[in-house]
Amino acid sequence: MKFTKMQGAGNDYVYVDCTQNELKNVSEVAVAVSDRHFGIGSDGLILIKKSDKADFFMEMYNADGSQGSMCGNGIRCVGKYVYDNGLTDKAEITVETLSGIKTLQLYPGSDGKVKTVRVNMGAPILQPEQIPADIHAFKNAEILKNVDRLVAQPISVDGKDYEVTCVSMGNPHAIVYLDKNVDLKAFELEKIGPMFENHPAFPDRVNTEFIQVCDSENLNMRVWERGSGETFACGTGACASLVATVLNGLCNDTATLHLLGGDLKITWDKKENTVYMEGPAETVFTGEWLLKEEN
Ligand SMILES: N[C@H](CCC[C@H](N)C(=O)O)C(=O)O
Repeated sequence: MKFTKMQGAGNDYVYVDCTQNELKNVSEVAVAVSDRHFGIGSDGLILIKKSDKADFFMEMYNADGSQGSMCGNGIRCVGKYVYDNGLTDKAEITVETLSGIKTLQLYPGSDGKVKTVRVNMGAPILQPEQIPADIHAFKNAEILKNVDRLVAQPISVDGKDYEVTCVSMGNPHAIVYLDKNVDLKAFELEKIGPMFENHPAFPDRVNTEFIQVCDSENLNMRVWERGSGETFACGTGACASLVATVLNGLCNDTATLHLLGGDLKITWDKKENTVYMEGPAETVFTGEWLLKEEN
C-alpha cells in the first residue's frame, strides 16, 4: 500500500490514493499505521476516493479505527494531495465527505505545489435535535434571537463543574473555556480529555476543545479528539470553537486559533451562515506499507 504522510497544523494522517484501488480492512489498517511506535505514526488514516457527486471523496478514520465524518485539517491535505499529484489541475475543487460536499480553494506557491487551502466548511449545526439528547439547556436569550440556538450546560467532570457549548461541524464538538490564568501547556489534558470524550452526556463520544480567549481576534486552543486523543490541531474543532466563542460574545466573526501545531484562520460569515477555514497543508514523506497477507 503506497501512502503519503501529510500534516495540517501538526494534525497528521496517512493518506492513501484509493481512486484506482480498493483498500480492505480499513479500520484495522488505520489502527496499525497510526501507531507511533510500531506503525507509521499518525492521528489516523484518510482515503482519497472517486465521487459521483464531487471531484473527490474523503473517507477518514481515527487512530482507534473508528470512522469520523469530517476532518478539517485532513480535507486541506486532500486538496494538496490531488493537486500536487496531478489528479486535478483545478485550483477550486469539491470534496464529498460523510457530512456533505465541501468546496476548497487551493493556493499553490511559486514551486507549483499547494501551500495553503481555504475551505468552505458549511453551516455550523446548533439545533438541539442534532446534538446529544441530554444537553438541552440554552443560555443567553439575546443571542438566541439572532441565531438558531446556543447550547450550553454545566456538566460535572472529575468532580468539577464545567460549562460546555456544543457545536457540530458535521462532527460533534464540546467547547470548554479556561481562565486566562490557567497554564494551557501544563493543563492535564490527558487526564481530563478522556473523561469528556466518554462522558454519558455524549453517547457517540465527543471531540473536546479547551479554549482560552486572548482577545477578540485570538484564541488559544488544545484539543482532545474522539478516537485519537490529543492532536496538535483540529480543523473542525477550530471552526466549532470560533462559532461557540462568537455566540458567547467573546470574539469577532474572524479570529485566529492558535493550536499546538500552528495557526488556523476561521471566519463565520453570518449572512451566508458559512464557516471558512484557512490554513497550511504539508507533505512529510511517502512510503510503502506492507499489508499483512490475508489468510
Ligand atoms: N482532526 C479533525 C477532526 C477529526 C474528528 C474525529 N476525531 C471525530 O471522530 O469526529 C479535523 O481537523 O477536523
